Amino acid sequence: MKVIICSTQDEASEWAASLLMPLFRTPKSIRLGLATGATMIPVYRALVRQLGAMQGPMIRHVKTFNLDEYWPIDPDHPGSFATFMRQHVFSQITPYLDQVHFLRGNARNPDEECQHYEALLSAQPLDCQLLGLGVNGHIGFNEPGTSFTSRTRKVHLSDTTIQRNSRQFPGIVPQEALTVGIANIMEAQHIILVAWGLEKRAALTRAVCGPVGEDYSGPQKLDNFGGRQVLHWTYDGETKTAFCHLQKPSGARNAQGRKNRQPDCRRIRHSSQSTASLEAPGARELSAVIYRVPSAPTTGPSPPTTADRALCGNRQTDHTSRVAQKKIWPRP
Ligand SMILES: N[C@@H]1[C@@H](O)[C@H](O)[C@@H](COP(=O)(O)O)O[C@@H]1O
Repeated sequence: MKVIICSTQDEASEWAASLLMPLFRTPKSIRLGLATGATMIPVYRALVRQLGAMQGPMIRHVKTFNLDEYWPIDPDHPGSFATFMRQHVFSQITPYLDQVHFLRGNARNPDEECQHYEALLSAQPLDCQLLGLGVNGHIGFNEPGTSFTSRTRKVHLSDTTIQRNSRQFPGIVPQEALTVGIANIMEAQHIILVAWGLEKRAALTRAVCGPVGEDYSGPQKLDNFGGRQVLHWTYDGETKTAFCHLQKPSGARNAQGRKNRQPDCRRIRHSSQSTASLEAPGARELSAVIYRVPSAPTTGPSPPTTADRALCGNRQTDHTSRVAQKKIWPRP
């Protein structure tokens, strides 16, 4: 994993968008997983801006697959993720996209809808999955307690998620949703996670420092599949900004046994950044390049690497105590 820090949400959004751009530049057909949530608004704004005048020719080969949707909900409901995507992305680029796929929140038979979506996803792995992060560490709508092997299905939302998402939802938040599973997410060749805000600090810290476990559906699970991965991470304690990018190693094999391609992402400049603790209230930058070698799937936490220790302190203990004894690195 690699960890990078940005000073502002806008900067993090520009990074996320710039990491997606190589996918748009490749001539071959691309399958892109998309996310929703307030975090994604500036990311999509940056993406549309970076695509700019070139967007027509550049995105004609891109198929998109959204992660999740409330259920039941009409796609035209102002709180639906379908509406979110239309407002923030598709109204500006859809005419050029190859195909747009959603889990339909108004499906009469949610199980059939999930099977249908699963078949679409299973046909070929996603080239990239864009992810936000729930305050309780959820990705997609995979709440804490979700199995690592979970696939597309209907789920009950946790009280935390319902309460948090009610801020952006006009009316009463549905208590159920359709979501792709952790296993679907992990089959993507590249994963880009974007998160910020003090309320997500614990989830972010655990994502980097572990431990791995199904009690927490956050992105630390991403270490648990497909071999070594790379994470670019950003966090800023003052502006409450964080951002990370994961990609599978070029040698890893995907669920279909095919070898992953050489990662094709922009290199991040590490040397210009100082190292700081995720938990440091005044931390401005975090530049530790974190490479984590995963333990076997669904087993306990992987042993800390040197970079983990730099980030999380020296003792390998449980999450709480590791967070409690964070070190703070002053800026140079
Ligand atoms: N299902 C989505 C998640 O995919 C998203 O990551 C999360 C974060 O939302 P926000 O960016 O608003 O914090 O919101 C919802 O719960």
